[in-house]
Amino acid sequence: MNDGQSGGTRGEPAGATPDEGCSLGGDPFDDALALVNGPGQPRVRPGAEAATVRTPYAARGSAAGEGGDAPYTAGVPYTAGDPGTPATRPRAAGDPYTPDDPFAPGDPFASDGPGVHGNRSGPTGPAGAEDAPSPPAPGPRSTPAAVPWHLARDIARRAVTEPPAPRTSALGAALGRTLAAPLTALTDLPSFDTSAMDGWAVAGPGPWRLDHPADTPEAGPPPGILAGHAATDVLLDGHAIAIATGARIPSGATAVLRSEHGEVRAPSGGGRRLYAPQPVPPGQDIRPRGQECRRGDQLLPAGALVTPAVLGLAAAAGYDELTAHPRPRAEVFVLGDELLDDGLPQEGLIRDALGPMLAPWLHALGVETPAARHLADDADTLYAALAESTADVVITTGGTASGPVDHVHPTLRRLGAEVLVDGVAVRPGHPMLLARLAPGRHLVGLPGNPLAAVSGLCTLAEPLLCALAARRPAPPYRVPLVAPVHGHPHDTRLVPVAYRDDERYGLTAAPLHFRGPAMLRGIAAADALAVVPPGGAKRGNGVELLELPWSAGWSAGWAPDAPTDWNASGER
Ligand SMILES: Nc1nc2c(c(=O)[nH]1)N[C@H]1C(S)=C(S)[C@@H](COP(=O)(O)OP(=O)(O)OC[C@H]3O[C@@H](n4cnc5c(N)ncnc54)[C@H](O)[C@@H]3O)O[C@H]1N2
Ligand code: MOO
Repeated sequence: MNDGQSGGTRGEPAGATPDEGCSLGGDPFDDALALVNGPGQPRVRPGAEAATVRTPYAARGSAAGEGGDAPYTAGVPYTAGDPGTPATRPRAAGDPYTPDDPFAPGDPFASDGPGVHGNRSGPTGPAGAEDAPSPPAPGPRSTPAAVPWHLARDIARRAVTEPPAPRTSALGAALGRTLAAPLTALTDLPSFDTSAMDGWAVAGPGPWRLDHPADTPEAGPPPGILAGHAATDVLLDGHAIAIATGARIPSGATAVLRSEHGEVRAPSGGGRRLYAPQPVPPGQDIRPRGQECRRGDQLLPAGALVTPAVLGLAAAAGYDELTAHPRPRAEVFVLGDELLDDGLPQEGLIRDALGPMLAPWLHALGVETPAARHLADDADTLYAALAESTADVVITTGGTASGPVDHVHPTLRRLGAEVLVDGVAVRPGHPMLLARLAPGRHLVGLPGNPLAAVSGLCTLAEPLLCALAARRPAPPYRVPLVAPVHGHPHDTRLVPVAYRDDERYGLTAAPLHFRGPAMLRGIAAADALAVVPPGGAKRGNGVELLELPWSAGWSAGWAPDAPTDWNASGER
């Protein structure tokens, strides 16, 4: 593997590589932002005065710029017009591709032959492990043209021509999957006229003579009609009967009078009478049968994500099972002999940050995956692992560059894989790649630098897995930045941001520090990744956001070994 010391800033002009995160000139954001970014330890650049480390806003100027992006000056409004930037895809300046045009030049899925980034002439499946060709040597190779970021996502999404066939499962097992057919009501909802309140079902105008349900004793407080009870006798005009919320309305009833609005009196002539302070309009507090839906109505279209609310609706509408697309199955291979699974980094060895991160990240995306496997930096080991895997998607980390032990490209050639994306015009993460190992089986190669790996996960793996799950892509949305972000001259930049609720501007995104390719500190505090177009974004510009799968509190709901009995787990 390469030594990774450079932090992936090759090819950027001086002064445009600010994102290693340690802003030496002072915190460029306000105090709220400092909270999400962490106060940190005052850092002193060699030769700098300690007193210059934290610069008050008023005194900030070029000092903060040393850390990279221009400072956010508290109290200075940004252009309120910019946040309204229409929610359209930003296009790279000079981007020759129209992502929506399936026959755009360079599109590896175009019908008229190989695209500039693809290799359609190669065989489509891996050779068997037995007749494995010998490993080509890793090392420097010619650099292919990087695919524009939005096009790379489109290619990944469209690499899946058909999601795996749907399966029928018990309701709960469908959580996080995608409906394969519309959810159609199996019953009217409600399926009978229902009382919306505790009180009395009344027939006609009051006052009313109070009845007892046929099956209750005369003595004691009348329980009335309870939820779940069978139909009772017809309620005659001028009569009322106690009723509970959710109980079936007796035929003849015209309304429900809430318990707090009625008064029961026992006149001397015997019996009990119910009085209302004002007239009760017909239909009051009755939920009529079919109010929400009629049997056969479409409640949700095919392709809807099965959320907890969908499970509830399906159960209410009479379903015991759902037919949904299976969760994609992924396998993660972490490459690198320098990686430790535990303990402190030592003697040039570092902790594996990607194994612990990727499996739960994939779970949050609704993907089934076992714990990541750490493979030695050895071409044959990688070849065997890829040839034997049956996962829909194999994700490798590291080994994408052209260092002496970067085996991913040579192994893909040896497997006869079809490379669909070989490098993306995005920072960090530009050496990421996507290949088709066999029909319906893909490989996403994530670069080894940890934030570059996150970038590859969000750029290539997420759209691919989303398409495999037959899930519709989330519509892009934009939020204004509270501070400017330098752009790369040609490439898109993905920048960790935290949401802020700005009193004046509503929801805004605050760029976080510590966003260098080898750093996870920024993304660990982030709600989303901002998609900063080539050339950068100014304060107040609306930028497209890629939300992290847990930032809305939603995880697609699959976790291996989740304890089902908390008492037994001994952790509570
Ligand atoms: N000559 C060139 N060298 C490099 C280029 C380039 O364009 N030309 N690009 C750089 C960029 S950008 C990146 S990103 C990396 C990608 O390299 P690899 O995918 O081959 O990854 P490695 O060399 O294996 O590792 C890079 C770096 O990341 C550390 N690493 C790897 N795996 C993990 C892990 N699981 N947990 C924590 N850290 C990990 C590794 O130790 C290295 O420091 O290539 C550049 N080089
Ligand atoms: O910077 Mo590399 O971008 O770490 O892909």
